[in-house]
Amino acid sequence: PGRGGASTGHVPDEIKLVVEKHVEYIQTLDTRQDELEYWLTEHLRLNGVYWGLTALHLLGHPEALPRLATIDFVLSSQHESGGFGAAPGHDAHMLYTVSAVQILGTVDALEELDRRGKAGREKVGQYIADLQSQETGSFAGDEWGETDTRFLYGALNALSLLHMLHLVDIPKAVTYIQNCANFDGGYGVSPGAESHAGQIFTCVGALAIAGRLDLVDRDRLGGWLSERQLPNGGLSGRPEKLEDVCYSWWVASSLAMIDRLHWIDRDKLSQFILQCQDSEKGGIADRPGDMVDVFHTVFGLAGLSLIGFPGLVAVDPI
Ligand SMILES: COc1ccc(S(=O)(=O)N2Cc3cc(C#N)ccc3N(Cc3cncn3C)C[C@H]2Cc2ccccc2)cc1
Ligand SMILES: [Zn+2]
Repeated sequence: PGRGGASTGHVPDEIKLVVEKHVEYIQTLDTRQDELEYWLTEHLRLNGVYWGLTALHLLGHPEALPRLATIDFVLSSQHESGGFGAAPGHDAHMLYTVSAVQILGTVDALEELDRRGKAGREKVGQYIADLQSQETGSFAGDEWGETDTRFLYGALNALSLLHMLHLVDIPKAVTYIQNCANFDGGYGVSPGAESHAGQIFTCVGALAIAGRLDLVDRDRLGGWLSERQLPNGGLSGRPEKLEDVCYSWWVASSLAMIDRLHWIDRDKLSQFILQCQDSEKGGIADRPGDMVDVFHTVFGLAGLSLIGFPGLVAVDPI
C-alpha cells in the first residue's frame, strides 16, 4: 500500500522509535517509590517486572535491569507451595507464577529455583499442574477456582518453558479450547462467550504449544482478526471497540501464529503505535496522547517487532 499522499508524493515525516527514551522509562519505573502509583500497582509487580524486562530485551538492552536484584525479587515472591505472588507477602496465583517462570527463563536462571528457591522447578511445575480442573481440562488461577483461558495459556506457556508439559492433560485442555470456539472463527473466555482478541491469543497460543493448530479455521479466524484494523491503522479487541496499542500484540501475534499476518496493513499499524509513544519521556500509551504505562510499552514494542520494525529483536508470537 502507498505511504499516503500519493498524489502530491508527500510522505508524512516518519516518526522515529525513541529507543533510548524507552530504555530510560523502563529503568526509572522501579525508582518511582515516591509516587502513589508505584504502591497502587504492587498487586501486579511481578507482571510489571516481566513486562519491563521483555521490553528491554526487545529494545536490545537486556543488561539495563540489574540481573541479580531481579532474580532476588522473583525468588522473594515465591511460596513453599511452589507458586508465586505478585510481590513478597502476596498470595500465590497462576498469573504471577507464569511471570516468574518467564522472567527466570529470560535471564537463563531457572536453575536458581533448585539452588535457592523456597521450592524447586519440579514443585513449581506441580503447583501449576494441580490447578488443572479434572472435569473441564481448563485451569484455575488459584485455590478459589476462577477459570479463564488466560490461566490455561499461561500454564502451558510456563510448563513448556519448564519442559514439564507431561504433568498435565493436554488433550483435555484442547477439548476445553474447542468448546470456547465461536462460529465467527474466534474464541471467548468460556464456552458461549463472545470472541475477543485477548482470548483468541490465549486459545491460539495454547493450541500452538499443544501442537494442535490444525483445529483452527485459519481463513475464518484470519478474517475476523483482520477486521480489527481501523482506518487509523490501530487494532481493536472486538467489533465496534476503539483501537488500543495492546491489541497490536493480541491480534497480530494470533495472525502470525496462523500465517495470516499479511492480512493487515503493517505500515499503518506501525505508524499508529509510534504515534502512541511519548517521545520526550519514553514509554507507549494505549492511544495517542494518553498516559504511557509499562504494559502498553511492551505490547507496542512486541507488535512492532512482530511486523518486522527495524532495530527491534525478533519476538516469538507464541
Ligand atoms: C490502569 O488500570 C488497570 C486495569 C487493569 C490492570 S490488570 O488487570 O493488571 N491488566 C494488565 C494492565 C496493566 C497495565 C499497566 N501498567 C495497564 C492496563 C492493564 N490492563 C487494562 C487495559 C489494557 N488495555 C486496556 N485496558 C483497560 C489489562 C489488564 C488485564 C490483563 C492482564 C495481563 C495480560 C493481559 C490483560 C492494570 C491496570
Ligand atoms: Zn490496552
